[in-house]
Amino acid sequence: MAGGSNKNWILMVTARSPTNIAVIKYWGKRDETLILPINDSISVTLDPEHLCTTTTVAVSPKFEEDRMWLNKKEISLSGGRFQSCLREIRSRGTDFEDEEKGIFIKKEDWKKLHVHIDSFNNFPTAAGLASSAAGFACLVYSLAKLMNVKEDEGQLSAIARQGSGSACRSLYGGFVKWSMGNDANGSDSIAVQLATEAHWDELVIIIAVVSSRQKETSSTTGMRESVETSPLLHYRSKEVVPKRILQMEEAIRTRDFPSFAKLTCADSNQFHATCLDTSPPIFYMNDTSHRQVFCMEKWNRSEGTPQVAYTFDAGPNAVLIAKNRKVATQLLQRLLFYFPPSADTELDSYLIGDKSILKDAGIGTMEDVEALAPPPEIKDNIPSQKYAGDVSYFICTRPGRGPVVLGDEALALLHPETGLPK
Ligand SMILES: Nc1ncnc2c1ncn2[C@@H]1O[C@H](COP(=O)(O)OP(=O)(O)OP(=O)(O)O)[C@@H](O)[C@H]1O
Ligand SMILES: C[C@@](O)(CCOP(=O)(O)OP(=O)(O)O)CC(=O)O
Repeated sequence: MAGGSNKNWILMVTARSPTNIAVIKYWGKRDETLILPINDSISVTLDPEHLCTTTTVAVSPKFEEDRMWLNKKEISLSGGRFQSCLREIRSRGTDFEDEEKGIFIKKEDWKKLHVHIDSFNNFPTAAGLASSAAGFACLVYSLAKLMNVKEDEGQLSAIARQGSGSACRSLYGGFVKWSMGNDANGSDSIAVQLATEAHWDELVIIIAVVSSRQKETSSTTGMRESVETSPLLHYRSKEVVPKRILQMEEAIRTRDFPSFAKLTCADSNQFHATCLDTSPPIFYMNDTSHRQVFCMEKWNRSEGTPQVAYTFDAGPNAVLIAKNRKVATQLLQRLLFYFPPSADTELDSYLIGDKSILKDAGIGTMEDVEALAPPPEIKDNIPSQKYAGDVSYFICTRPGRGPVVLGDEALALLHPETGLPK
C-alpha cells in the first residue's frame, strides 16, 4: 500500500479552469453514457481571470471515502458522470514518490486511495454560464495532475467529456473544436485546439446575465428531447453543421470577423430554432434576449458589416463578441442605454470582469449612464425604449487560456492538515 509506514500525509493539487462559449453549438448525443455528440462543435475559451472554476483535489490514506464540496456545500459523488471521470483518471494514474514527505504511491494504489474534492465557481452555477464545462474540466485536470497521469490535454478532454460534453472544450485556451469522432467507444471524440487566445486577441466579450436563476430544462434533458422529436435537429447535424464547421475554422484562421459573426449568430439562432422544434417546445431565450438580438442586428445592419456577434446557450444570457476594443466600448454604451441598472443597483456591481472598459466608454457614474445618447441607428420617429433592471449585470471578458495548476498553497481550498474545506 501507498506511503510506507507514514499514513498521515495528504497529497494535494489545486487547479483553475475556464468556461467556454460555443460559436457552433453541440446539441444532441448519439450515446448518452459516453456523451458522444451528433455533430462537431467549436468554442471560444473565456478568460479565467473573470470566469473560472477553482478545484483542489487531495488523496490521503486517512480519507475513508471519496467526498466532494461544491461552492462550500457537500455534494454526492454517486452520479454516473462523476464516477466515470474518477474511474478513468484513476486507471491512468502512474507511480509517484516524494521522498522528503515519505510518500510512495504505486500506480495500482490510486484505485484504493480516497479523494477529497473542493470546488468553487466564481460565477452562478447551472444558470447557463457553462459551470459544468469549467467544473468537469477542472476536476479532470486537477485529478490528472494529482495522480501523475501522463496523457495530454486531448486525452484528458475525452475524460472530461464524460462529465459534461462541453467540458472537453475547456481543456484548451483560445479557439477549440470538439470532433464528434466515429468510434463507438468514444476514443476519437476529443477536443483539439484550433488557435491560441493570442491568435485573435482583439476580440472583447460582454455577457449580459439576464437571469441567474436555475433554468427549467437542463441541457442534458433538452437535447435528449430534441434528438427524440426535432426533425430540424437531424437536418442541422447532417447538412448544416459540417459546412459551418469548415467555414468557422477558416474564419478563425484568417481572423475574418464578418464571417465569424455571421456564422456565430446563425448557429445560435438555429440551435434555438431546434429547441422550438422540439416537442414540447423548449424556450431558453426570453423577451430580454430577443431585444438584445434586435439591437445587435439593427446596429450591424446600419454599419453595413457586423460589429458584434451574439450567441445564447441553454438560457437567456446573451454572449456578445465585439470585433475589437473600440467596438466594445460602443457596444457597452448601447447596452447601458437600453438596459440601465435598476435604481437600487450600483454601477460598480453592474459591470464585473474587465471594468476598465467603463472608463474607455467614458462612463464613471450613473449620471454618465443617464446621459447616454440614443444610438444613431435608432430612427428619430421611433421613440427609444429603455429596459431598466432587465439585465442583472454584465461581465466583460476576452478569449483566455486553458487550465493551469495553482502552485501557491495559500490558494488551496482544502486544509493541508485535515483535508477538509478551509
Ligand atoms: N465546479 C464544479 N465541479 C464539478 N462539477 C460541477 C461544478 N460546477 C458545476 N458542476 C456540475 O454541473 C452541474 C450544472 O450543469 P448545468 O449544465 O445544469 O448548468 P451550467 O453548466 O451552468 O449551464 P449550461 O451547461 O447550460 O451552460 C452541477 O449540478 C454539477 O453537477
Ligand atoms: C447549449 C450548449 O451550451 C449545450 C451544452 O451542453 P452540456 O455540455 O451542458 O450538456 P451535457 O453534455 O449533457 O452535460 C452548447 C454548447 O456548449 O456547445
